[in-house]
Amino acid sequence: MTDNNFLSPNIITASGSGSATSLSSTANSGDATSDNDIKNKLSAQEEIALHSRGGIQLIFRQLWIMLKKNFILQLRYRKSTLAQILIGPLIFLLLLFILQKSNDAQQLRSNLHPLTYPLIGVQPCQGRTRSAPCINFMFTPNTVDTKNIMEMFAINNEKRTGNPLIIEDISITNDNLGFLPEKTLGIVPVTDETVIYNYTLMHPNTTLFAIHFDFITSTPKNYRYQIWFNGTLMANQTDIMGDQVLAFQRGIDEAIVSLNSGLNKNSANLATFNVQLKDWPKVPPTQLNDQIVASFGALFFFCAEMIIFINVLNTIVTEKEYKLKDSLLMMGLNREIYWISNFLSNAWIVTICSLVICIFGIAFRFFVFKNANFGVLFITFLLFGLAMVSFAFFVTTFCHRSRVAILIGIFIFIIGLLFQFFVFSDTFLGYIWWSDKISSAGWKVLVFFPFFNFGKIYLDLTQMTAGNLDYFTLTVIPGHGFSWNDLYNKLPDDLLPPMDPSNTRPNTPPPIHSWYFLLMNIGVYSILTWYLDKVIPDEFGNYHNPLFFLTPSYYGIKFNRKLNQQNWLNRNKRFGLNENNEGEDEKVSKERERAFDPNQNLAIRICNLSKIYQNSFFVKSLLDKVAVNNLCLTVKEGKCLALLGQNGAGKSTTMNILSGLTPSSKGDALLYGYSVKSDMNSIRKIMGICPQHDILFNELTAREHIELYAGIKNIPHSEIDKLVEERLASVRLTKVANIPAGSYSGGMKRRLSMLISTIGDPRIIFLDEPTTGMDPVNRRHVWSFIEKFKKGRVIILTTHSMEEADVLGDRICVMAHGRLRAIGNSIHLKNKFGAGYRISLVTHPNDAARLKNLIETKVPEVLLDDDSAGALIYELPISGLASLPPLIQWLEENKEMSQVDPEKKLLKAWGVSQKSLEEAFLRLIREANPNGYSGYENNENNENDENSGLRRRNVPENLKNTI
Ligand SMILES: Nc1ncnc2c1ncn2[C@@H]1O[C@H](COP(=O)(O)OP(=O)(O)OP(=O)(O)O)[C@@H](O)[C@H]1O
Repeated sequence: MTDNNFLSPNIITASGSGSATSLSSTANSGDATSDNDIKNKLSAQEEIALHSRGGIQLIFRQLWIMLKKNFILQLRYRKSTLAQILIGPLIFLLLLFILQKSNDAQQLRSNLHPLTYPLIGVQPCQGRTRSAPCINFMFTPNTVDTKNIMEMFAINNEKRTGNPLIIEDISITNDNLGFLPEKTLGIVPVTDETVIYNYTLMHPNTTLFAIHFDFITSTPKNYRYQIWFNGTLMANQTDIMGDQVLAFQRGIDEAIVSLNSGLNKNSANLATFNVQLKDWPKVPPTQLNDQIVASFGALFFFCAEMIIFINVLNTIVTEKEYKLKDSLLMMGLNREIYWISNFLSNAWIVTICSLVICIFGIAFRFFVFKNANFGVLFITFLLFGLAMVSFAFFVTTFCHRSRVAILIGIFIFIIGLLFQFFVFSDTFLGYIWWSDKISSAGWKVLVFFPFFNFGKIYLDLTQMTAGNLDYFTLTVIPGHGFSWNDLYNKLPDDLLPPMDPSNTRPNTPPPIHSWYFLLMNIGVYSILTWYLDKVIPDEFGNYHNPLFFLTPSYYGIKFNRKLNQQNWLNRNKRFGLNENNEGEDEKVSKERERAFDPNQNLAIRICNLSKIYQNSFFVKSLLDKVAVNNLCLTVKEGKCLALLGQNGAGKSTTMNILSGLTPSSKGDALLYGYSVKSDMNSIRKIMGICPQHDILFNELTAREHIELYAGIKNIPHSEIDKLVEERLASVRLTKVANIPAGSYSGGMKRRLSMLISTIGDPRIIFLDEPTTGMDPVNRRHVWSFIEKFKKGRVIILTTHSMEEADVLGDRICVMAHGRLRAIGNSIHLKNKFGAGYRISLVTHPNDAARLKNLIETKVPEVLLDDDSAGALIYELPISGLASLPPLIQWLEENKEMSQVDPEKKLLKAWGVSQKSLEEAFLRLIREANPNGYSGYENNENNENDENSGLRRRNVPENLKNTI
């Protein structure tokens, strides 16, 4: 088809090269649409076909195509996908590995057999916890001399501090190393130095000081003793660093001096002291459990899963923000399929991430990975990951902007970090799971957080898999390990950390409960997502009734499927009863009548449709915006209705209501017998939409877009290839079919959006400014496509291009301030609201004055608009219409001869055209805005200015061709 085929049939032209169009018939033709046998509902077969498009086959088709789309996007965003499945978990595992190794190295460097060093440090009497009982001092050997010294020490110490200390009756030997004090003990004799070593190794942080006298001679009195103290606790008590050791040593010396106070200072019996200090043995620990991996593993693995969590938040909310989700839903995607496909697409990421963690955990030889059953570990990470994905879905229902979603994600990340850090790290608050630190109500709340449940089972795993050390032989005894059966058993007491004997150990659930809770998290957050996604109003104000699931219609059960048209009409008529329609254009009134006439066969019937954007959700206010006001419109099948109007006139809002994007405030519309208020699901199956702003997946190609939407519309596989080729060729996108849409120019994106709206052979197509940003050649191709495509369908088009409305619109309606101002075909509008006709004449420049004289004498009503180089342009107002036929006859006959060249006729060329639709439009807008603002003159962004006719053209297009 050549570009000439795009010329509008409605533009009345007559030229010297052809015969003049009969003006009387065309000028009065008005709205040319006729009532033929158009149905206002789908036929019975179409109804059956429409509803059989649903069902299980469609569900699987949509699920498959959505999974394919998500997978392609994951492949295209390879960096982010790699970060989620490999780099993230690996980095955190590596970090753990490095930290663990440095911790091991540090432990190895510690004092297996502490060296002696000069006097420093202090340590108060304190057990493992502040309330746990401890032993103040141990001493050895248990002889009369040493007992005397300790007694004297106790007497002096009581005088100084008021704290009584007694020498206990019990004695600790290598045979009763398991002894643990039930109350704080004073001074305990032990058999020898190895008891001090072994006992303190077995029961760290239980004994404050120990003293070993290894050399007491009576003549001369020589005392050599060694003080053992707890360096770790001392280091935690910074302000008293060293004080108590010093005090202890002084107390011992004092006691010795007191006992020897009768001796002559100068005698050879003078006592001498040889004091040495020694730290408690600190390493190796009683349990070999990769301390760092055990304490901080939950935190690090939480971080790895958070990469997926934040990515899910970002992806879903970005799709929402850029209306991609709305676009998919409007094209008929089942909302549940949207969520299921996203869940499954993330499930494989979580699966691989969990496998990577488990495999590399084993490779790094972490105890918890080596000693636990692989399946248990894998399922734990998998369930945690899936629970976090569901949790992310839940969070997305509250966010409309991806920036907000990421901020919320970071906030949850920090909360989760603190949680893992403080709640599950024994370094800080200790093992709350095995203590009474959380009330049962607290537990019930905490189990709703996936990271809490994960932290609990991870701690179980680390406790069970920790290896033990035989500290006499320094060999590792493998831990208990973690098998499937261990999931069901509570942790044995000997694996639990010690606790205050005065408290009873709470009834901690077995590890399997964490799985149950994680499964519960997946279920609860998935259901909440499904529910909230429906009941929380979207950006356009759409939401379901909170009790939607109780209505039979939600389950597709309709007791009275057939809408009673008369009732429906009566109901909607009421909305317009109080309207003042004075001064309304007669055609607009007729249109209203037609909308309410039950005998009219109409494909689209819009009755008193109104939209008010409320400033406040609860109260009416002056700031409420009436975007569409009691609009009544009708469209017949096979016709294209063009909506014109200044910016903000309400065109897009009308489109949005009809396409189900936004709910109407009042009134309703029937599209092929389906109400936009109650049957949007059916409408979506027969509808296509090209929204005002391109809604495209930047990473998908044009071909993939068509395949995606064809899948959603359930077009048979066998037809897809043909459809893709045909449609791409029709909008001239074949060459870029395999290039991602993100790299397209504005016009190319527009063409693709337009094309998408036609997929699935919809009966109704909404085109919101479909050719914005297109070059003239492509625009004409698109027009040609629309023109051909509209057969047997209805097209509603909004545009700012008068030319486009003129070419495509079978009927054109002009809106202002949400109301219909004028309606009819282009000729009717031009006749009624336009400023008349334009007459263009071309002669030799020297004949111009004569021609001017002749014309102005023949038709005195004409007004000269332009006179340059022999080209005369006149305007003929409507009042002079009667003079037009004789004038055209004269022009046709063209008998006058040129004075410059008597061989040739006076007129070289001529043309008569109706003044443009633009002028009619401007007049209507001016009338609608008595204050002077048309909204059009000030429209700096009007991309269609070049076509709008605002610029005065010296010679009309049709005339140019003839010159
Ligand atoms: N979500 C909204 N909240 C509040 N007001 C809105 C909203 N959407 C649109 N409006 C207002 O409703 C009026 C009609 O807007 P609409 O987008 O329908 O105009 P339009 O005719 O399509 O304009 P344009 O030609 O610029 O696309 C405008 O005044 C607009 O500001």
